[in-house]
Amino acid sequence: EVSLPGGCAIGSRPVDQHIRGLQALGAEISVENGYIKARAKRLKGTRIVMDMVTVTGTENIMMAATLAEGTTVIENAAQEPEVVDLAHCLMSMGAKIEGVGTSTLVIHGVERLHGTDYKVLPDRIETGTFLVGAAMTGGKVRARGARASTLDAVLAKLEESGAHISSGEDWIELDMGGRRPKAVNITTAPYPAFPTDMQAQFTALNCVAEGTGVITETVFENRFMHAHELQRLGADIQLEGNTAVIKGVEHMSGAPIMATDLRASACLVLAGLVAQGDTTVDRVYHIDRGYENIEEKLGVLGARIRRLPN
Ligand SMILES: CC(=O)N[C@H]1[C@@H](OP(=O)(O)OP(=O)(O)OC[C@H]2O[C@@H](n3ccc(=O)[nH]c3=O)[C@H](O)[C@@H]2O)O[C@H](CO)[C@@H](O)[C@@H]1O
Ligand SMILES: C=C(OP(=O)(O)O)C(=O)O
Repeated sequence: EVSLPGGCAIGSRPVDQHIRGLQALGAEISVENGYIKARAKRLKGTRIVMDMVTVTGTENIMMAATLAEGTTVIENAAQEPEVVDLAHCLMSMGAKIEGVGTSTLVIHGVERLHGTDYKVLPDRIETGTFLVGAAMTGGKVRARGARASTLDAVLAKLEESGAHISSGEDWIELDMGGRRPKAVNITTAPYPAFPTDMQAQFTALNCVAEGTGVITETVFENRFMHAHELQRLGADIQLEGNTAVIKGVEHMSGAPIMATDLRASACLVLAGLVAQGDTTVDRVYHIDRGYENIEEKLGVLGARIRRLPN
């Protein structure tokens, strides 16, 4: 029995695909009083075609299938680096998975898994957030413990905005050379396309960029709450449904603003770095779900930032 999920308020967060997949594997599932109740003997492998690309949906079904009897095929599986990493972790525990990193996963069930020692992949969204911060402030930053191959779409957009990017096996460096970024157009979509979790940060970048940038969010239906707060700082943003048209302004000016979710918080903090005067971001606790000591890390880079006690 687990509760229905929470997560960031960025649109509805349905789990129908998770439930449908587990049912196809033979689980009995009901939803009662906000809880999902599941009951099963040993699950049985089957072929599951996902209606849409879902990250944790793919992860849940893949995990369940590792111990099912027989073979499970997941079609239209998510290809996000986190799904790949989880597959590698499960394989190091004895799971048999083929097609890792493609849209068709084939999982041959095993009797049991064993313990493992596994290092999880670097957080590509945290890395990307710091790189955008450097791009917005005309700076230079080297992210260590980063994996460039998971950030192709993001790095391409940073280069388009005028940044010079170099990378090695476990680091990425962005050098903006003191230039103002150029506006970029972005459409979010499942991996390897541009990640929705970087959309808010690039919205902030476009606010102070040269030119006009159009950002279209296709993954979550209500993920532009940061736009209204950026407007308080003087940003020129027109919202039309799931599209934001952002005309870069030379300067934004500090104001009290409110964070509504995790990436919105990050984008408002980045905007605060370039806004003239003081910016106070309220409800910034959202940020701690995705960043460890962000104020310290930005402080080390020269930002004047501090966390006020509640
Ligand atoms: C903890 C975690 O890893 N969170 C990430 C994960 O969220 P999460 O796994 O919740 O996101 P999904 O990939 O499942 O959602 C993608 C889309 O599918 C829809 N959908 C999803 C499941 C389902 O059963 N039915 C359904 O309709 C969602 O409403 C959304 O429009 O992937 C998102 C998309 O890359 C990221 O923004 C989140 O940061
Ligand atoms: C939406 C996010 O996380 P969650 O799925 O945990 O809400 C996010 O990481 O931006």
